Amino acid sequence: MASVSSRVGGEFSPAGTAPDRDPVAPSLCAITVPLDPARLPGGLVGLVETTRRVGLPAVWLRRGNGLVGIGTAARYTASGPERFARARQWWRQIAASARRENHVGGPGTGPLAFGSFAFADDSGFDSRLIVPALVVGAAEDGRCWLTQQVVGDDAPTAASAHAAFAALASGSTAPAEPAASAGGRVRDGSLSGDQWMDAVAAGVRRIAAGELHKLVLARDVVVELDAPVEPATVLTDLAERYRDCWTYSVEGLVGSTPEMLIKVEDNVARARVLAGTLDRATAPADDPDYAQRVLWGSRKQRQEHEFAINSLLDRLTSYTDTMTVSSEPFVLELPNVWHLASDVTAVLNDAPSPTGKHRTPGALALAEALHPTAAVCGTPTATAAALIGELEHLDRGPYAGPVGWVDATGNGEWGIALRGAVLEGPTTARLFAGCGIVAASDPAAELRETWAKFRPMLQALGVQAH
Ligand SMILES: C=C(O[C@H]1C=CC=C(C(=O)O)[C@@H]1O)C(=O)O
Repeated sequence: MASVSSRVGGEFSPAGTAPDRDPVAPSLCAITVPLDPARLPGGLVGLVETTRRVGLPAVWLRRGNGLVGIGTAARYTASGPERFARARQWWRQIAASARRENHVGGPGTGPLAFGSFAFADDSGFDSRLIVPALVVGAAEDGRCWLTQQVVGDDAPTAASAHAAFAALASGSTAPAEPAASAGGRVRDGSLSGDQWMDAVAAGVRRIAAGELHKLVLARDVVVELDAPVEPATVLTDLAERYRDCWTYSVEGLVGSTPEMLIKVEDNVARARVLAGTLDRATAPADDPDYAQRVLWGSRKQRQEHEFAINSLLDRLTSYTDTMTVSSEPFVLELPNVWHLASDVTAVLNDAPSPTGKHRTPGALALAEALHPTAAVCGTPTATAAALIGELEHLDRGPYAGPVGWVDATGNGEWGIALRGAVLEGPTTARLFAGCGIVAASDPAAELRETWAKFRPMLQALGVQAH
């Protein structure tokens, strides 16, 4: 099976050759066939556990459904302000020229790429699209499928797709080793806790001075593990514990995000906007109204949320005439925190494409248009982005950027890469968390909030939570 890779800087080229021209997409053949759900006895989460024998899978899972990608048929990387446009161009070429046989149909079937994009235009992180050699999918309605993707002239067949799956799944009956809590230490990342609180205090002063309304400041911590990390175990832990979140994995970026930047299914787009947080660890056990009163009832938290939802609605509005959003946020309960949340649904308008045909914008185009919202950047966007660069002393890399998948019809899901880590080495993981800062923010409370947001990854890594 041919495999192709690309180089840094936005150029696609066969592995080992220098990029010197616009991206040229490889010719892809893809076959999608139904998969009997009985052949996935542990569901997709069980399959992820199986992949520990074959390396890090690409993962997008929620409530047991989603997509798992194994191996790499092709990949593309890009950096800088054009990273989204170049990746879209590459994928558009692949999608247009792919030879495909699709015996299932629907979102997530046919040619498919997973991806992860840098938060900032000047990040050193390479944004990427990964076309897995094998994709296993499961939908809410119980349908399961396999897609085999091959670069070159040897078109895959139903038999070769099933053989690839059988080879992968043959380890699934082996008893899973208990998820060892490796243990390890947490050390400061770019800033110490005190330095980060100083940055928050500086942000509050700039807000008070009228420079901006809201700013999201993030920090990183580094976990040094006592034994090599087992990504499959980390991912299954997250997928089982954070079932209402989207558990993701793309080439060493792993996590479980509660925030959906944009999901496109045919001509309907959906988003889940979050901002406003309350730690559950310190909540009184005998006070059922606590979250409603302390989070929903807080002027500061409601203001933080309002900036985030408005930033999304302002940008989404040019793609739709029909948008639905509840007038008030609701309280979303996760195992570690409560959030203020708003769900948005928009029927997408047709837009003229470069070929003159009208079609609705695809998931990746919308992710580009909406990123970054005020849930991860601030208001106004450009002022907040500049201040983040000045105060954070951190390359966010893929943290708070879009992570997800896109298919050849433009359907896809792009979450915001929160509550995650970059696995930097066998025993090293870098975790990121940020907080919305408004005029009434208190640096010490925001620092505590980052620990609540680190908790899912710390637990999954088997490290004592703060
Ligand atoms: C920036 C993060 O969370 C965002 C999403 C939900 C709530 C947030 C908050 O309350 O500050 C943040 O806007 C993060 O988890 O790193």
